[in-house]
Amino acid sequence: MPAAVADALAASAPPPVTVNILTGFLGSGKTSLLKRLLARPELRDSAVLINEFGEVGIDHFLVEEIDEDVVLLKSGCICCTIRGDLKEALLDLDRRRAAGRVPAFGRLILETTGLADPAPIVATLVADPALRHHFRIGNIVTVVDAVNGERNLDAHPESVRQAAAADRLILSKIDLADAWTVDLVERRLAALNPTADRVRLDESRTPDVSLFLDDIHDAEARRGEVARWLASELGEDHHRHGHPDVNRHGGVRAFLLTAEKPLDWARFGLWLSMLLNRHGTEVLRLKGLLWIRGVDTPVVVQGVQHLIHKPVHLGAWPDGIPATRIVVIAQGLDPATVQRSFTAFTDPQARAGRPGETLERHVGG
Ligand SMILES: Nc1nc2c(ncn2[C@@H]2O[C@H](COP(=O)(O)OP(=O)(O)OP(=O)(O)O)[C@@H](O)[C@H]2O)c(=O)[nH]1
Repeated sequence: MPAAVADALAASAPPPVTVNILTGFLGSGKTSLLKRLLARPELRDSAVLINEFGEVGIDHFLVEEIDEDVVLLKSGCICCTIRGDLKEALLDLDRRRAAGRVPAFGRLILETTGLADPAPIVATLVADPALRHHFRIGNIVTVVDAVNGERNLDAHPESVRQAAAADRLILSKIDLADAWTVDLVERRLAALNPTADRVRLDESRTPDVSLFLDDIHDAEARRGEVARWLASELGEDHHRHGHPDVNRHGGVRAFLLTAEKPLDWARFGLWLSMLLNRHGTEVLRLKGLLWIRGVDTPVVVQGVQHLIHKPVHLGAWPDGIPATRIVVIAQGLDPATVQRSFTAFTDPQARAGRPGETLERHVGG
């Protein structure tokens, strides 16, 4: 196809639909939140895809307002057993939209089962060429129940993965828990995912639609978001309250990697691919700003487990100071070892040696 024709087709193609993943452990309050949010005019152009675990789904009856746009994926969990079905359901919905058989929608809210790990869902959406053409990932919103949250985080690794992957953490049922319990769960969440926005909700509060709309992938919103990550809650706030190690949750830790000199893009890419190759399952979340040699403005890098999103450029340094700062949430990785390997790789003067050897020595095989 001639380039001019391809360009014209691309220009006339509808913009990709933003997909928000709404996740959270069983019974945490996902459907209740969704139902209230969908009543808001700002989310009127949203379609909903609900994945329920088990043969008989009922959640779609609970969000009856948006009837024909609700698609139910049942009998399995999209993160493990029915990822192919997810792709088909999304493409089918998109075909129906293009044919005018469902009202036009610009956003799709995907409610997972309570046992889902969001990372493979994100990976499917980003890695599949057909899906990538029609859809883009928006905020991942995770609901954590204030009453059972602590217990779920302790007992269910899915719950930890859901919280770690979140851009927004919603603490639900605060009307049912005492203040001490709510504080405790919130501190655990802050330790687990210090950069996610946290919001407290009960049944009487109207949720803020910006949970979905202020999308960290949108250029204007991104700068503020990154500034927030860097106003790092990695420690200070909570140390003042005397909590022993706020960035630790069992084997899960949040830590900051830093570099004060510009990085070589290729070396950084190599380091990151090797880290994820070896430890992709342990790295639950990664996000940060990179100072790349030859580039004046910051590059934002974001990842969920094995998956790294396409890097994006910011117009300016949020605090005016060029430096690389990456927040990592990882399970079973020693922060000091990861920082050493990062420095050895990204600062060639810091250490000589073959990259493979260096990573193996520092990050562990
Ligand atoms: N009191 C109170 N109850 C809530 C709140 N949020 C949810 N609930 C109740 O908790 C129960 C479970 O809520 P759902 O919204 O169905 O939870 P879910 O996460 O969609 O559940 P699954 O799809 O089974 O994983 C329902 O009875 C809700 O009414 C809240 O903030 N306060």
